[in-house]
Amino acid sequence: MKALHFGAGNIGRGFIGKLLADAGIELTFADVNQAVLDALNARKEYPVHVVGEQALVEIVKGVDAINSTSEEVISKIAQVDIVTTAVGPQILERIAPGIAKGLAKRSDSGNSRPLNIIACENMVRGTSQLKVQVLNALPAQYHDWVEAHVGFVDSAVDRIVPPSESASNDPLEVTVETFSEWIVDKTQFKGQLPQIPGMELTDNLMAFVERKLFTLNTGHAITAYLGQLNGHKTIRDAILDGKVRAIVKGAMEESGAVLIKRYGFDPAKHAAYINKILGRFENPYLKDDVERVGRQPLRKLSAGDRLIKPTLGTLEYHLPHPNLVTGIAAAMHYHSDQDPQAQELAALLAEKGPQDALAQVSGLDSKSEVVADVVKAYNAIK
Ligand SMILES: NC(=O)c1ccc[n+]([C@@H]2O[C@H](COP(=O)([O-])OP(=O)(O)OC[C@H]3O[C@@H](n4cnc5c(N)ncnc54)[C@H](O)[C@@H]3O)[C@@H](O)[C@H]2O)c1
Ligand SMILES: O=P(O)(O)OC[C@@H](O)[C@@H](O)[C@H](O)[C@H](O)CO
Repeated sequence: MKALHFGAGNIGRGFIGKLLADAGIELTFADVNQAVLDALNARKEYPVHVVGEQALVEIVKGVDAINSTSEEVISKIAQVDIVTTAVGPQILERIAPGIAKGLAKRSDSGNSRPLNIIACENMVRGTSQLKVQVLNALPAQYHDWVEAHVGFVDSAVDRIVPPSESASNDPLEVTVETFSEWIVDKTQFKGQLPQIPGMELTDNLMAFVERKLFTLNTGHAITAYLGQLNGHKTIRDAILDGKVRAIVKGAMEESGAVLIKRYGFDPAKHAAYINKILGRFENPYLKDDVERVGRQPLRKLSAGDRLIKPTLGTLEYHLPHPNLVTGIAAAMHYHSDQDPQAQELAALLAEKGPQDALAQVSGLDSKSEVVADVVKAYNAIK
């Protein structure tokens, strides 16, 4: 079996690529970072530091790499059995045209073996969104063939992988937590279901996607935003601050109440899930900066993402949301010199004020009570 994985970054090398290679799949990474591409091709292997009570180094072997913008991507897609991505939600539309060309070549060359494509991004049904972008870039004459031969499989992916603090400046070294979870929608595969240790199959993906994104990522983002406001540099320092922790936990519980109503989760098990996540944020073996976790605040404040979607759920079920409101207000204060979205958000707030800026970014009604509550919290933080 052969695989092409877009994005040899933290989660690409530290989780998805590792699982594929460990399963004996012939793996090629596609990326745009020349230093990483050169190192992968020179060494064909890289170290993964799994940190926890007992640290260990696992070597991922037998991999190579190609430039994601090269013609080689097209030939690879014509041949491989599985394509995965971990590039970031905003990059999917950039790789879609290359995938479309590869599918056309695959069809033209008569390769009718099933191909499955799995986006492993922090998005609700990211692969389905990629499918729309691929079909938009693909001439209509290929669409029926794609429907018959290509599975677009949605997934939920969970492992905290900050940039490595390599003492050796190794561009390939990656440091990961012990925990990992990759859940895929088994109803969307074409051909036989692949057996990849560490990849779990479900026919109830939405519950798992929302549980992960609207618990871990909701809490993580609020930890980052409140952490920065309280002068903390890392997620661990932020979550060990009692004031921050109480709001983060409260927000995860508010979001959890929505998930329990929507998916019928067991409340005691969900409370344990939240506590386990708080423990993961505290991990003393990882150095995860609030700037990584808070990155791209416009994406995180958008309608379907980790702050607004759970809040909309509380409105739907008439549930309380004061901690989510504080978290949204904290996100609006996020600043970073390195992050274009943070600059854009600051400029929008300066131009329009918090009420209209929030409405524009989140899709919430500018006259709604929840927007008024967030503006009040935003001004109080000021
Ligand atoms: N790091 C985590 O803890 C974690 C956990 C779960 C999910 N995710 C998700 O995984 C995705 C990637 O996150 P990450 O933390 O690994 O980011 P990252 O920045 O470490 O990795 C992204 C990689 O994509 C590459 N890239 C950029 N443009 C590309 C292109 N056009 N073609 C191919 N590669 C390209 C970058 O060079 C980089 O190597 C995001 O959607 C993120 O939400 C991350
Ligand atoms: O990758 P983002 O920017 O969507 O979110 C930042 C972190 O919350 C995220 O990368 C987590 O570390 C990850 O989702 C853990 O599974």
